[in-house]
Amino acid sequence: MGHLTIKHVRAFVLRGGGADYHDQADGHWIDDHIATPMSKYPEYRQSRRSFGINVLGTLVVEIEASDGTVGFAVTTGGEPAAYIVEKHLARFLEGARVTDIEKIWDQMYQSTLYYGRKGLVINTISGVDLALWDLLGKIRQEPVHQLLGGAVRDELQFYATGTRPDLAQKMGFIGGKMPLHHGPSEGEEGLRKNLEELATMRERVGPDFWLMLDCWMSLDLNYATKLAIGAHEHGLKWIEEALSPDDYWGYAALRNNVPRGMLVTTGEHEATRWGFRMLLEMGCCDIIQPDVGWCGGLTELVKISALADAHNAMVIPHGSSVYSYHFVATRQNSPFAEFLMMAPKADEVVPMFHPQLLGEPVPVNGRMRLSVLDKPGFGVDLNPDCQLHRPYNR
Ligand SMILES: C[C@H](O)[C@H](O)CC(=O)C(=O)O
Ligand SMILES: [Mg+2]
Repeated sequence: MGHLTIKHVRAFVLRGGGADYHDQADGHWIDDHIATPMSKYPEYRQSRRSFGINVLGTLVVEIEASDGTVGFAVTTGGEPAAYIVEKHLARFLEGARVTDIEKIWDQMYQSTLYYGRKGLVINTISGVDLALWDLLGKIRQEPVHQLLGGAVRDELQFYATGTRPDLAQKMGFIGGKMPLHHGPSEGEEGLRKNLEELATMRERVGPDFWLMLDCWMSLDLNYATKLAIGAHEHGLKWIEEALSPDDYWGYAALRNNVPRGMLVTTGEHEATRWGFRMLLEMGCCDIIQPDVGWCGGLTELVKISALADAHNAMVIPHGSSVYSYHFVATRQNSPFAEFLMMAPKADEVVPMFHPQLLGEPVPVNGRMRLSVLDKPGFGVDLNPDCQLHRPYNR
């Protein structure tokens, strides 16, 4: 196996949900007046698609080994990411050994430093890295969680993200995270509506069910502090991504300001061990939420997680379906996972990356047995019904 090399790397683009989960049709809860950094512009307040949240689409990376085995992964990044894979990164893979994951990561990261470091380029590197892990698992006929050192639990537990924590509770999830609907530009009235929504949900779910608010980078420190203080009486467990991901100082201040017992979480738009080092060393949050498809891939997430462990911080990855399930199963400091409710009304469980993957497992009663992950690689296939487009066929 050590002699197997990488023969071909191919990058495709896909539209319509899946890894680019904001790319949904009209009427979906995920695009219904959610507070964002763009909410200060009234014309971009109602819909995130109006300001282009879904312009990129999904990137599919396929890596073929010299024995014909194919590993693949999906993430966001679409056509510009496909360009980076085909025109820049492929050179570090083709001809390399399939086991050269660490070296390939370093070459991808160092060679793109002058235009990369975060965002799209790291999404792209993450997609390639995940495809490499999938390939290795398929060649060795082992699930990725075993390649990572083995699972530390037999079952994963999930909280659900969506507008209906009350339904998520009935479906067996351990908590519900709601999107914040009104940002600072909607003033005191918006703040009151945010708190009323939380209060209504608290009444529906009773005192013990976890409720969280996802603020998607939309607030300033003062508003976030007022929201946290007002939400405390409704038992808010955590306030998520309240500020810009660049505002490490603001997060450190917010963590001081929130009522005792309330957690501050962030990190889904942070990348690499260096970005997370800032969050951890500056005391920005209690839980970090890297997205394995965006933070640098699995190779990087392992490092980020070790760093978090040494800072007594939990790692609860953002979304990312099977790519995070295999990881969460292997870490003591990842005691539960997120499940994004992708049904338009958040009223039923559908696979997070639907319709792009075949065999994508979902939680049942808010839980997932490890045995459903016991398939080679990440255990999923590309859905042949999805129309792949290869814009930069070399
Ligand atoms: C609901 C949030 O606005 C976003 O779409 C997803 C997210 O940030 C999360 O799952 O966390
Ligand atoms: Mg979030």
